[in-house]
Amino acid sequence: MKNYVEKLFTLVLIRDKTRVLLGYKKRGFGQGRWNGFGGKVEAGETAQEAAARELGEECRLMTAPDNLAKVGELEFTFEESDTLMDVKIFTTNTYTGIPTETDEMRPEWFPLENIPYSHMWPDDELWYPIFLRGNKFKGAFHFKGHDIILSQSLSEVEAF
Ligand SMILES: Cc1cc(-c2ccco2)c2oc(N)nc2c1
Repeated sequence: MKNYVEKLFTLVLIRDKTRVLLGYKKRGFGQGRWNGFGGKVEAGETAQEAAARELGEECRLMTAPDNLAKVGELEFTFEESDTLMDVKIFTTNTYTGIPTETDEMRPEWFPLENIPYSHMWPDDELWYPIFLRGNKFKGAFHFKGHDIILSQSLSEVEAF
């Protein structure tokens, strides 16, 4: 068992009755894939504050940190590194602004029956159904590279 270096990240997924808002990552980690909005939690900020900040930076939507509800927590590890990514996943239906393309992300609304899983991280098709049912979840995925999941655990939880 490796000694992992834990790094905190956030993801914000915004959905309405029929659609989910995703961003196409134009550069950096996860480039070329559709994902929620998020990034690193910086020193001195809470996960909710980081999530609200990244949502604004990546697609110009604004929300108060307290409006972000925790819906999931995922851990990602990799064969090739000692990094453990601890990703806290939030959602909100209280925000202002229009999803706007930035240097980082191109936002687009996808109908729930047409989520582009083949152009997303491979874990997503496993936990999105739980998220879209309105349930909370915890999971861990061990990757080989960025495309192969060697092992995984995923469970629904009552509360965080
Ligand atoms: C390995 C991995 C990382 C992330 C990530 C990077 C930043 C925030 O999350 C993922 O996001 C999703 N949906 N699957 C993911 C897999």
